[in-house]
Amino acid sequence: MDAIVKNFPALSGTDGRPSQKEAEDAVRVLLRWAGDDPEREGLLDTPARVAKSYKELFSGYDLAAEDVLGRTFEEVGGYDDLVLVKDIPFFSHCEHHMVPIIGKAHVAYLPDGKVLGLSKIARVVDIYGRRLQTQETMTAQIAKAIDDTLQPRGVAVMIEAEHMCMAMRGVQKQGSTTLTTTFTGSFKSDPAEQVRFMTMLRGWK
Ligand SMILES: Nc1nc2c(ncn2[C@@H]2O[C@H](COP(=O)(O)OP(=O)(O)OP(=O)(O)O)[C@@H](O)[C@H]2O)c(=O)[nH]1
Ligand SMILES: [Zn+2]
Repeated sequence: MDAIVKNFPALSGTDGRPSQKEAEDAVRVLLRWAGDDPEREGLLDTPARVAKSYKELFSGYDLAAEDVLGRTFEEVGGYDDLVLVKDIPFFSHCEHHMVPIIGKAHVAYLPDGKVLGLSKIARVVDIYGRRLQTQETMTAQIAKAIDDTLQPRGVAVMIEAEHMCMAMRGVQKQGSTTLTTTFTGSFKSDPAEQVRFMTMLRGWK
């Protein structure tokens, strides 16, 4: 760590992050890069606000999915069939352009003696969403975290999202949706389980 701080003086925070002042200075540079004047009245507090909002938008870096998923329940009356939490809304930011990805995650698993608190699944989506992401990485990370900690018979994750980097800039295609899936265990090996996941997801609205 010391070596990193020495080689990269901007990384002067105790955990290797820049200080608040360095973050605010960086925002002032970007404001000038955008063509505005960081010293005009309306922008004076903006660097502090942006630094603060980054703490919230990227709070996933300070959280571990394993901590959230640690609490499981075994008394579920012998229930061992598919559990699906669908339409979990999330906001993320693409790692290429740092602009929003807006979407919904659908997460299912086949329990093997243990179930998760339902809110924990949504919390895991937020932990990975509140980082710089590609949609593929985020999909795989959610599936892996649940697979590793709960060790269920299988996990299925589908994410559908709109990428603002494709809508607001570049190719400028508003309204297109990207779908990604990750399947593990029985969902991966048994096409019938994938069909059941899709049917539960799309079958009843
Ligand atoms: N696979 C994948 N690509 C993404 C994701 N988010 C953004 N991208 C793409 O990342 C690519 C970056 O392409 P580059 O050619 O390096 O960058 P660029 O010149 O800004 O590309 P354009 O967006 O086409 O203007 C673009 O095609 C984006 O659409 C994602 O979650 N997954
Ligand atoms: Zn992008």
